Amino acid sequence: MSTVNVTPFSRRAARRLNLRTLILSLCLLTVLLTLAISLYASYTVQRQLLIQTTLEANRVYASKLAESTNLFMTSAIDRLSYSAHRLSGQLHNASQLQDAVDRIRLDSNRFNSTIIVAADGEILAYSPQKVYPAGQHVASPESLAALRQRALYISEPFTAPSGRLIIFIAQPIIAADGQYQGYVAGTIYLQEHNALDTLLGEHPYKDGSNLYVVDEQGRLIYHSQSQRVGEYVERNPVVSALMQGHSGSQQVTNTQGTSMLAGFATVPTTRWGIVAQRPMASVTSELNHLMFITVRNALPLLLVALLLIGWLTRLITRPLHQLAQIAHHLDDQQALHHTNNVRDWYAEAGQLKRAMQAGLRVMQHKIDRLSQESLTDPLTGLVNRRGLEQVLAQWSQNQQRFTLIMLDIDHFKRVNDAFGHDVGDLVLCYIADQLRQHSRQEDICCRCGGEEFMMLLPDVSAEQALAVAERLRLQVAGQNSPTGQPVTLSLGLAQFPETATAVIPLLKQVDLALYAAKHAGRNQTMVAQPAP
Ligand SMILES: Nc1nc2c(ncn2[C@@H]2O[C@H](COP(=O)(O)OP(=O)(O)OP(=O)(O)O)[C@@H](O)[C@H]2O)c(=O)[nH]1
Repeated sequence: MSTVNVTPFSRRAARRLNLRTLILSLCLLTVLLTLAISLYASYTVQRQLLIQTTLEANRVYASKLAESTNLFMTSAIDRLSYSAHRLSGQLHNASQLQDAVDRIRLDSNRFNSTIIVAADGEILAYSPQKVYPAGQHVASPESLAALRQRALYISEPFTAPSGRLIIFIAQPIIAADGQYQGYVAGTIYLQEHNALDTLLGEHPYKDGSNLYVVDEQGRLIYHSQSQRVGEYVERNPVVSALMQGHSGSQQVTNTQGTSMLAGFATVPTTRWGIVAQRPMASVTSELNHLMFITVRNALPLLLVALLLIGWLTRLITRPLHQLAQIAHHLDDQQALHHTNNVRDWYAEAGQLKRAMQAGLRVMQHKIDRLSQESLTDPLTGLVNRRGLEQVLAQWSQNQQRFTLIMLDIDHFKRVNDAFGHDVGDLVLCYIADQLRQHSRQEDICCRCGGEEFMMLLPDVSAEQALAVAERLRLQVAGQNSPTGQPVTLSLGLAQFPETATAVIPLLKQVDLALYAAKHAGRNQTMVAQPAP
């Protein structure tokens, strides 16, 4: 006999992940990976786009400011030129000169101060008004250079005697006869509020973006952080490009070590360079914020998607899970019935279900047959002793009323001896047929062993049962058996629960009744006495 060791397999199976967990994990992994890849791709593209856009915006902005600055410088030069023309031949009238410098300074608001200097360097007028000792002469190298040049002169930034860092623009005053009479000049105080502030100070960004202007030498002449004015930044790659006369945009690490997205352009009149720039970090932080918002907005949808995946996974795995549960308990009598509750809504589940049902039916059929065989007497086809015991146990447990008839062929040994064992077998089969003919559908006919038989008649009175027994006895006694002669039967009859309330005493009492029938001469029926 073979046994099936189920336990180790079950333990191994229990240790494995189930299909639902696997599919869920797979879907979760797929969703998260897809999200991560999309976010990464989107981040990379957006970053590049943002960098390009910022570079281009700064380039355009720097060009615009260079144009504006150029215009400003051109008009400042023109204004000085116009004044120089008006002052030609008028340098003797001190109050008129004072009026002129005041007007140039206040009208245009381009200069922080204005000055008229004679050809020998004497200061003739100064605005804002200041009393100079008579005969005071200019002494700075830039002023002397302007006198020497006798033409338009734009200084580099320099520290004036007043201690201020200034730029100085001078136009020559030429008399009608062509004689050089001096110059009229305007100055811009680079480290104080000046016209460049008004022109350049309104940078549109509030995110660390800034703006600066360098001269030809790479020196800051304007910076949104005014304390840096005067600093040399020629090492900055953008400034180097400007000093070579280039315009454009590029990502650059400035002299402070900060990564910047810079646009730059030159001012033609002065050859100054203007740089508009935005820190790379502000672009990244803006992008990070954008990504955060994207993820935050995607989260509810992601949650809905995951719930949907969970629901679908449950729907897909449910039939397989149910079939697996049934497969765990194939020995359950209801296993086949349980498979009917499996909702095989897709093809593979349906195939599995039908395959399992077919297997279960074959198995059930085999079990039924084996069970039937184990409870059946092979010679007569009647229920055997084991089957009888099961029925008796069941009926007594259910308190089923019944009559038990025990019968035995008289002198059967003689039949065997006289006609042989085979004929004896035929006689046994013949008696079995007689039992069948005298029983109802609900009666149980049994061969207990040898030539001994029993009949169980449910729900019959003692009189009815006795009538059945007697009819049987008389029928058998009145016709030829396979031996060619009649055989006779001795019968005992007992009732449950009247004769005995338990199976063993009941069998004992009916056996005693049969023995009494034999003892009384055979071919008769005896009713058992109630158990003591
Ligand atoms: N042919 C055949 N004989 C069987 C079978 N089982 C038992 N027997 C025979 O049945 C006979 C029973 O004999 P006994 O127990 O002495 O009883 P009996 O001869 O019927 O006598 P009483 O019962 O006292 O009337 C024996 O000869 C057994 O060999 C069987 O399956 N086939």
